[in-house]
Amino acid sequence: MRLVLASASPARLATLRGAGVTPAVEVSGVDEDALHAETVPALVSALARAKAEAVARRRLSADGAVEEVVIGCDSLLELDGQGLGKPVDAVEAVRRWRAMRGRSGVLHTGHHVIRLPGGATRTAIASTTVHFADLDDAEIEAYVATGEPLLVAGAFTVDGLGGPYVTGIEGDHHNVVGISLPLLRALLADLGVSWTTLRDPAGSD
Ligand SMILES: Nc1nc2c(ncn2[C@H]2C[C@H](O)[C@@H](COP(=O)(O)OP(=O)(O)OP(=O)(O)O)O2)c(=O)[nH]1
Repeated sequence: MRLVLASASPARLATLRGAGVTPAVEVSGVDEDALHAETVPALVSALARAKAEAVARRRLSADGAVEEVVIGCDSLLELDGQGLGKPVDAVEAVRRWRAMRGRSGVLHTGHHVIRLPGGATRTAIASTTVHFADLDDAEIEAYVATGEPLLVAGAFTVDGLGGPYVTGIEGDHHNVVGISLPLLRALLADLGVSWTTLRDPAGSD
């Protein structure tokens, strides 16, 4: 059984490969600004579904007979009731860090899985509380100047240059990076797909 990652995220791909699964990658092309929802969890769920469905539709029309599972994800940091994706520019990244330093937010990642060719789906959200260090203005400016905060939801990474600025988390680490492996395993099992059948053959690079 093949896994198809409906995402351009290098972090999601690296997380899956680190767990021994090399998915096919097909970027959804979904316009994330086109979707709205009442709550942050509802929004990440809707966006994950839109990404997975866009790719599943293309895969079915290209070769409807292939047995594969499509996974779409979307991550947002919830802070003060707002869903924060990637900052639009350095000014916004600095403003965000000045608001979140010394505080906590919740990183929600929506997961939507579609089993082809039948189209059976499962969807779920994983949420991880993230505690941020109390950076001073100079540290914020220096971190934003690396450019990393502009590339990631919430303007921080837990596993990259932002590592020193995350003092702790409650919940799944990989969920913060962009895809929850235990949740994905459970969703796949619910669709009758065993995680071990997705793993790369022993000895593959
Ligand atoms: N390495 C790393 N990446 C993170 C972290 N937090 C968020 N990200 C990345 C993962 C995703 O690439 C991105 C979240 O944005 P999206 O969910 O919209 O995904 P993205 O636009 O990257 O790709 P996609 O829309 O799925 O094609 O931020 C982190 O702690 N570490």
